Amino acid sequence: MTTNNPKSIIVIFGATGDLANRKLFPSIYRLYRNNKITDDFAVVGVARRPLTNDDFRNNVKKSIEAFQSDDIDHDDFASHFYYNPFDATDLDHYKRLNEFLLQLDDQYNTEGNRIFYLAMAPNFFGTIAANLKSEGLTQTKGWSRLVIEKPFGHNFESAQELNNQIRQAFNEDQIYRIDHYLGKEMVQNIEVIRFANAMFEPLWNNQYISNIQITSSEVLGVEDRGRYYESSGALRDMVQNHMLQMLALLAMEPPIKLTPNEIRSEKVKALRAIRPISVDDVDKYFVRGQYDRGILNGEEVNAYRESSSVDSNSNTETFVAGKILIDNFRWAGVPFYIRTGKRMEKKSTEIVVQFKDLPMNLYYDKTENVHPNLLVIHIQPHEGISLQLNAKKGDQGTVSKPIDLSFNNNSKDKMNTPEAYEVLLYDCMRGDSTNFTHWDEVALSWKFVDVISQNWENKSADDYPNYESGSNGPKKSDALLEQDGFHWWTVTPEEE
Ligand SMILES: NC(=O)C1=CN([C@@H]2O[C@H](COP(=O)(O)OP(=O)(O)OC[C@H]3O[C@@H](n4cnc5c(N)ncnc54)[C@H](OP(=O)(O)O)[C@@H]3O)[C@@H](O)[C@H]2O)C=CC1
Ligand SMILES: O=C1O[C@H](COP(=O)(O)O)[C@@H](O)[C@H](O)[C@H]1O
Repeated sequence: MTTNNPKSIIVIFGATGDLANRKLFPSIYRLYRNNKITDDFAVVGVARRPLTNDDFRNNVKKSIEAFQSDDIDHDDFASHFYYNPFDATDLDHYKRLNEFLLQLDDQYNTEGNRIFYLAMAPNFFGTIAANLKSEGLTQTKGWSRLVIEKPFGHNFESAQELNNQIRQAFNEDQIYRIDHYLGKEMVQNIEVIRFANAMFEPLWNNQYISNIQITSSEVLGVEDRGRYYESSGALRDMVQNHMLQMLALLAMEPPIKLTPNEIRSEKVKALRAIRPISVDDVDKYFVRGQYDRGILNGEEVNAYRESSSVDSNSNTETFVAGKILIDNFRWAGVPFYIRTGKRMEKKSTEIVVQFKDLPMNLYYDKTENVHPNLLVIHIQPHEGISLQLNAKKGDQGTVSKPIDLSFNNNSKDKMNTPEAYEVLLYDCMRGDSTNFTHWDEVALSWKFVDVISQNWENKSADDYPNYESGSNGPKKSDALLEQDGFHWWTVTPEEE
């Protein structure tokens, strides 16, 4: 059951870290400023550094000011924040924290409701969950929920081990596994576009769609995250979670109701229908890449292997492209192509649905290309939808030209599109787990991805680095589609 005026204490483990400062504090602030949370909330930050409440509140204010330009005095908001010096491995600290939370419950009328947000290194997730239970922090008179950041494991086996640990302390319906793509406005719109439009749903199948392309490209390189990225690579960092989640939303059947369980169950069915590939066949379906030096915004930039904490012979992929087949009635024969990479030409996440050509096209001569109908869902930075249709070309009545019908979601007021973390935190406070990943989804995604990593980890990538910074990835990625008679679409919406 969800409620619109949630009351709770949010305990942030790792409150002095990057995620808390860059994403969580500004998101909580926006919920407050937009009256989604009012006065019945408190935030308790915990980490090892010896800060006072005042130090912590100053950090919170700085973080808001860095990411939010308004002239409001932030003292009232910051007064809801408290800091506890805390070592996640010390049981006495949990006891002390529990007593403090009980005091705050009375002070803020939070009715014993608690969110434990684990914004710490993943190796702490299991320990913290177990300690929260053993020290009584989960036995409150209200509800308690655990928010877990990615990565959720390193492969299926470790994810399962972590899940078992967490499940000893929390039930599945108390666990909120974050995939921040599920908080993005246009990712949430995929379902609405599909299931609220009579003109799309009847065509959404292998009779009318020839292929679907999901691209998430970044301009940024690995920056200072080399240590983490070396053990992850683009496959674990982006494909196992964000890319497969978008694919599941595009491929799933309509849920019978808009409840978390019904939606998740349809996503799980779609993921289960993905055709497994064998370790030996990986090269037929997936290509990997690693960025080289290049020119970005007029400046020369380093290769991945030159980044700090990265091995100078690193085998880690910074780019992945793949072809995924879904073996069910709706999708048999329709390839879903996915592509994600760092240091690419532009920052863009978009989904292109390419419709099949008509059996006969009257309106082109032999020198013109056929222009298929395309539905493009622009996830970011542009948010919107565009539809490529064919229309009459000037005075040449026998030739058609592509025209574009576009809807820009963020053209009027960019600032009003809520940040993914803001949306997800609010959902969690209201007990709505629709846009969090269920264990079954995580498990299926890992099983699919593990086969690919087994192949890649067992042989070195002799062609690395194989794409220039600022390019669209390695040539092999184009070849993957060319062998099926397709090519990657790059559809940049009109400037807003
Ligand atoms: N940063 C990002 O943009 C993203 C991060 N994530 C995930 O979020 C999590 C946090 O990432 P990030 O904020 O970047 O990490 P940071 O390294 O910046 O922060 C880690 C935090 O953990 C605290 N900490 C470390 N050891 C202990 C301990 N023994 N007891 C208590 N606190 C401890 C640190 O504070 P102190 O040293 O004071 O103890 C610090 O506050 C990770 O799981 C990451 O994968 C996911 C997506 C994006
Ligand atoms: O989860 C992650 O996502 C970001 C990309 O997120 P976006 O919202 O900017 O598209 C990626 O840079 C990072 O490596 C990965 O961990």
